[in-house]
Amino acid sequence: MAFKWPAGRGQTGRMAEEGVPVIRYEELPEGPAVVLLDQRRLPREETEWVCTDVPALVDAIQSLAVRGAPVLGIAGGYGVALAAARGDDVAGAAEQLANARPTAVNLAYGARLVEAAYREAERSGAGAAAARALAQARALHQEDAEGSARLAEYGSALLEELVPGGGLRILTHCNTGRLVSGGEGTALAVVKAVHRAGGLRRLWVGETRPLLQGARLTAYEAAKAGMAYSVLTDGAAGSLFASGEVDAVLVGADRIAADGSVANKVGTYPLAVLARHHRVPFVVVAPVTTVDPATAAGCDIEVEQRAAHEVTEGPWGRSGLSGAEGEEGRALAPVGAQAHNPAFDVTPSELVTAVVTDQGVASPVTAERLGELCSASRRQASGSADGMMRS
Ligand SMILES: CSC[C@H](O)[C@@H](O)C(=O)COP(=O)(O)O
Repeated sequence: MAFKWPAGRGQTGRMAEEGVPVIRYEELPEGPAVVLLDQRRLPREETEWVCTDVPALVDAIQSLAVRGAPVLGIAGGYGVALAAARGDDVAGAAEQLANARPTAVNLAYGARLVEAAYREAERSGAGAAAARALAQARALHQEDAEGSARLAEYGSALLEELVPGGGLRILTHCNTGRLVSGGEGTALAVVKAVHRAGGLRRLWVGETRPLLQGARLTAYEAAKAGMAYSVLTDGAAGSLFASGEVDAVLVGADRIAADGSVANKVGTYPLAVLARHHRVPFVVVAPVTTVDPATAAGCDIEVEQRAAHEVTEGPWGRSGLSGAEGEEGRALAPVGAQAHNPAFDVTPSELVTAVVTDQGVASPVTAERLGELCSASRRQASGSADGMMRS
């Protein structure tokens, strides 16, 4: 079951100061729940969507109430913890969550990580296993926040090297800020760090057709952060590069294959081609958990195909991104028009200047360097798992 309530209900004082949390796990009087800041309604309305079981959370993931690779991992983890707390079939829940959307590797990563924690503790009883699952999900949430801070640090230092002198005009695509993260985000966390240091002249925000994650969500975050920003139609990027008004492109990633190919929101690949043509750095910022050593090459990445009506009716159509109850879809194309609606595209590593991860930077982007960063992360994870076992 899922229901809507006003943002911030039941928040502690600390949470209230930091703004509405993007995702939280709550023990409500009615039982456990995963509570989401409903991204379908932003920026018109800040409300929360309360999911009290896994089918409701899967629906929230598929309809983009919660979206963006790192926070999908956190949602997958909390979803498994929710199933465990309810006494539901944990393996079935992990399977449903892991497969709710195919491209962002973090979703399956988070669900499987928490499922494994549950399994390890199962011999101590269902209650202890559920508690262990929740502790693992909370640890993943916290680690993502810490990783986000490192992304901001490494990314802003890299930009100083690539484009010295400040006064940057940065182009970004989709949304990669606090809405996708336990912390300040991925690429947008870097932009925020540059802005705080006084180095941002303008953030160019690609609107991101068809669901407008740029125009709705990145603009919402940029406005809250007090940045100078402009939203542009995706098709306007070419002339912006041609007039010399872009100093760097910063984007996130949904999955990075072992060969360094980057799957990200559809429209990213054309920006990489433009950046190469105009000799502008093209930088991908993502936690190392987005690098998937099990996916060898870009052609092996499954790209999610979404419903035609998102294109033919626009974001306020049947896709559910409605700011008002009962708002009808508005047809943009003739009734019956077919649509091609891949949610992501894949950029080959040779077009990527650098991949910034929370474990360090890959530049040039090679399979060897990405492998090193993944190993560093595995060493860190086994250290913190030992800590969790001891505590
Ligand atoms: C940092 S989240 C991953 C991406 O960078 C983001 O741009 C993206 O493609 C998200 O896609 P979405 O379909 O909104 O979940």
